Order: sequence, then structure tokens, then C-alpha cells
Amino acid sequence: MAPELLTGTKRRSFAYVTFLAGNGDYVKGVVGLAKGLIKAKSMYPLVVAILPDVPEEHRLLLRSHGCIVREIEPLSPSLKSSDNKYARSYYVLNYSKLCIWQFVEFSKMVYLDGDMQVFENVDHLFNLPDNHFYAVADCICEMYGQSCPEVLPWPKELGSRPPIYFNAGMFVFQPNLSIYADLLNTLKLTPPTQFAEQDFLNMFFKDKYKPISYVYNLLLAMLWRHPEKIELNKAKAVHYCSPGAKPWKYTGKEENMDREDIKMLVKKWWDIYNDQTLDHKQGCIHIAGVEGEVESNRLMAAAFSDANISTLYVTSPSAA
Ligand SMILES: O=c1ccn([C@@H]2O[C@H](COP(=O)(O)OP(=O)(O)O)[C@@H](O)[C@H]2O)c(=O)[nH]1
Ligand SMILES: OC[C@H]1O[C@H](O[C@@H]2[C@@H](O)[C@H](O)[C@@H](O)[C@H](O)[C@@H]2O)[C@H](O)[C@@H](O)[C@H]1O
Ligand SMILES: [Mn+2]
Repeated sequence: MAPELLTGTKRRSFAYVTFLAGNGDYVKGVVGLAKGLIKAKSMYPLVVAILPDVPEEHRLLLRSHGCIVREIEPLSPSLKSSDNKYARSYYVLNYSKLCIWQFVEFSKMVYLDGDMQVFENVDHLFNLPDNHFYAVADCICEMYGQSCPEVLPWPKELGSRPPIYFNAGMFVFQPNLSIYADLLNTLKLTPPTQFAEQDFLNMFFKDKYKPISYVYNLLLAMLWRHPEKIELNKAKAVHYCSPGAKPWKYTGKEENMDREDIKMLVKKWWDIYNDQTLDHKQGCIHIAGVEGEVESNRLMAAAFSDANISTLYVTSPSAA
């Protein structure tokens, strides 16, 4: 039975979801994200959609941090590309993200890449009106109607370019099996393109897409592309998506990576990753919310992730 939050007559259930593939170091990103959501006093669990190649030790580690681990099957376009079109070779993996539309035990989910960090509570995103697809523009200049030369080129094989092109590192959506079937059927007829599932999602949700503020997915490149359009201290979630920016393998050697603001953001990520007070104590779950109010979603989620609950930590927002 899915974790459900009783709200009046209509039963709703919410969760964050991320995606993990391979046996490499992205698992650190997901652990960091899980801890960041706890630090931000999120009321909802983190589901991790994993490909079969994620090793058992990584699955145990994620569960030990309170994540709900769900195995998905790899997805990729049926049509093969003549050359390796992808901007990064591993982008072919990212089409598997589409499997999260199957998670219909949740009525609404917020997807976050494993290289994102939540620094402020964003639970209010679950209150956005239903039946739309919410995400942040991939380059903030698109919000001002004057695109800069650095916006991603639109693959013409996907038809006309959407008015605003969003970044697929974070989005708010509603799992739905008929949409999932439609995604799969459309994928069968869609050629692979440079930005893989991000291009595909921009095409698929062109008529449902609603842009939301950059504060929910601050792409690091905005710091040097459009500094006049953003305020770093307003960012609620940061996306470490520029080359060389992944905190867990940061060297500072790549272009722009020696900037003071980048160094500060990488440190902020490590401070959360290393904060042992955010470690998921075995046999207990963090319930953040009004003192004494136990949020059933997380309680149920822990049960859902078959955690053996012996102690409840109820932290009130004032216990920051
Ligand atoms: O080897 C990999 C590469 C990617 N990912 C997942 O796929 C997402 C998208 O890849 P990435 O964030 O590197 O793309 P970018 O946002 O940098 O373009 C990552 O955040 C991870 O959640 C993964 O789990 N293992
Ligand atoms: O598979 C395609 C990926 O495309 C996107 O990343 C890109 C995009 O943001 C470009 O604008 C940046 O220049 C680039 O660095 C960055 O990697 C998503 O973040 C990621 O989740 C995933 O969908
Ligand atoms: Mn990313």
C-alpha cells in the first residue's frame, strides 16, 4: 500500500524521485541529495529509480539513508543514430528516466537529477496545479524572449522548437500509466538526439509545459552566462551540471570551475554529504514537520522501504 497523505476526502501521495545507473560514483550524488532533503526538512520520501547494473551494496547504502529503491528496466530509442549523436556518450542511459511515469502509487512527484542539491524546502512544488509539466528553462534568457547564442540547438527531426526549452534535471509531473504507454510508443518513433531524453521530453510535453522559477534548478552555467538575471542566494536547488562541477569528483581544473561561487557551492554540497547528523539512523526515520505532527508520508515510506522503525525523530522547523 503506497504511503498516503490524508487530505480531506481525496487521498494524495507525494514523493521526490531521482535516477541512478551504473556502479560508479553517482551514488554519492544520490546520497547527498537524500541528506539534503532531510536537512531541508522535506516531508516526503526520495524514490531512487535504479537500473539493474546498480550493485547491491549501493542499493543497501541508499536504503540505509531512507531511500525507496525501485528497479526499472533500461529504455532507449528504437531508431539507431548514424553517429554517436549524444553530447555525452552516457546520455543514452538517461532515456530510462521515462520509467518513473510508472510510479502511479504516487499522485505527484518531483524529479531531481542525482547531481542536484536541495538547499531549501521545496515541498510546496507538490501544490502546483495538476495536469501540467513544470520545469526550469535550460537557459534563463529564454524567459526574457531574447535567447542567447548559447541555448541548446533544437534537433529539427523533433519538429518545431518549443517556445521555451527546459532543463530535464528537475521537473514536477504526475505518474500515469497511459502517459507512460504514450511515452514508450512515441520513443519507438523518435530518433536519438544530442540531449537525449531532455530533447524528447521537451517535444513530448510541449503543450503541457509550464516554466517555473530558476530558483528550483539553478544551472551553474547561469552564473557566468547571465549573472545579471539570477541571485545565487535565492536558489533553493542547485544543479551541478557543468563539465567538472560534480562535487564528488571536483578538481577545479575545468573551465569556470575555479570561480569562488563554484568553490562555495561545492563546499556547501560536501558539508551536507559529510554531516553525520543527517545520516539515516538505522531503525529510525526523520519526520520533519510541526512538532508532534507525524507526517504519514514519510512514516509510510519508511515502512514501504521495509525499514525497521524503532525510534522516531520528530524535528520541528525551529530545530534548524
Ligand atoms: O553514470 C551515470 C550518469 C548519469 N546518471 C544519472 O543521470 C542523471 C543525468 O546525468 P547528468 O546529471 O550527468 O547530466 P547533466 O545534468 O550533467 O547533463 C544524473 O544526474 C544521474 O541521476 C547516473 O546515475 N549514472
Ligand atoms: O540527457 C541530457 C541531459 O541534459 C541536461 O543537461 C545538459 C543541459 O543542461 C545543457 O544545457 C548543459 O549545457 C549541459 O552541461 C548539461 O549537461 C540535463 O541536465 C540532464 O538531466 C540530461 O537531461
Ligand atoms: Mn544533471
